Amino acid sequence: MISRIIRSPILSRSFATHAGSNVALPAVLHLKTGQSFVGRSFGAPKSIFGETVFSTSITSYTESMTDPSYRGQILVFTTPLIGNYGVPLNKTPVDSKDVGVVLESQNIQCSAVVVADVAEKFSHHSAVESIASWCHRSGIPGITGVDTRAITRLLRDQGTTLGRLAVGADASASSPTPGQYWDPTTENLVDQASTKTPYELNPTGDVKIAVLDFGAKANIFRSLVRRNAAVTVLPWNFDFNSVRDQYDGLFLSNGPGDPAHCTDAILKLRKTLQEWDKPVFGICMGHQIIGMAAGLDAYRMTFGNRGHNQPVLALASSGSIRAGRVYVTSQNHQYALKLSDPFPEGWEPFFINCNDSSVEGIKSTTKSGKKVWGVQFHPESAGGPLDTIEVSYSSFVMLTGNSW
Ligand SMILES: NC(=O)CC[C@H](N)C(=O)O
Repeated sequence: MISRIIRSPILSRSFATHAGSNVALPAVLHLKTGQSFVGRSFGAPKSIFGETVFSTSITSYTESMTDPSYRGQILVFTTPLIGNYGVPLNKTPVDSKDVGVVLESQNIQCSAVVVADVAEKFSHHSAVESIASWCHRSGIPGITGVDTRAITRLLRDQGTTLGRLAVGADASASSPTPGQYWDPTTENLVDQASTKTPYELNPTGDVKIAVLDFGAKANIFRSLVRRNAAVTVLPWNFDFNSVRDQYDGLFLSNGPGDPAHCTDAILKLRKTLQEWDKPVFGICMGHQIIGMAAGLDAYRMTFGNRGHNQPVLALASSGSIRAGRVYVTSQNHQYALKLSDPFPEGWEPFFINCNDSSVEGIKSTTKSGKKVWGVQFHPESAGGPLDTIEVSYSSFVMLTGNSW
């Protein structure tokens, strides 16, 4: 395959991007479709394969990078300047009411980051280190000095594309052959991201919620604990039906990769939905699992929706959510539920994306007497706008029965 080498004018600037080093190593981002972008390395001096995706978020690089749904992905930020507010200490003091981290999980979850201009200096009252030093000690490579607009236009036109970030000596080697690219979606990434053993948060809370952990973001736990839920976190394929009598509600979390790997959870949830009448709520992967258990199919979108400015239209009113209102939402997904006509009996579409008409939410119809909701977006944000606070409020109140 003939590869196109693309150089950015930003490359002419030179500064130290490796912790403890004054020399920025060369780096090249190769796409399986044949294009190569030449830049400089920061973070860990190592080469990796992954699925190249872009996010349009302007802030919250720390939250995005620790979101387990980015596992296996090379994350391209469309915002040019990344790193200017540094990275906070990612620990909260341990007591039963906190979830242990300030960010969305303990470690960086994406495989690599791609930025136009990584910030050499950072400034924020809670920052303890630079993005370059964080990536370096976390073993995550980054590339800077590349034209992220050009990369994003390619990803938008040709769709999410497999990639390789080649660093140091690897940067001068020729681009990989198509067969050499690793496709993370062939693996069950949920099984890698999920907890292996059950654990509890806020055990003295007044409403008992079980969480099936597909790779949950910490802000979901915070949202539940803040409403004084006693949260039991279970592995993604845990047999919830054997313990369901102990709980007041079930939550299904976000998670990485293709929902088709989660058939085990889908079949178990189908039984739960048939036999149990307590509230069930799911976000992102959790929403896809609920939809598939209800009989909908999921498909792979061309380039997915990642960013904090995705407009969704409410099609039904429920709680404080009003049909006809548009909410600006935080999103990170590649798959979506197919809009079928008719919708499976007992279900209705809840939200729809204003840009691409993809299904953004489903709910059980009140006729069935059950309260089951799934939303494709992240109402709990982190990162993202608080515009969805109303949706977040109604969704978590639906599940827990508790307000703030
Ligand atoms: N954030 C998520 O839960 C994403 C769900 C799924 N991995 C997708 O890409 O569509």
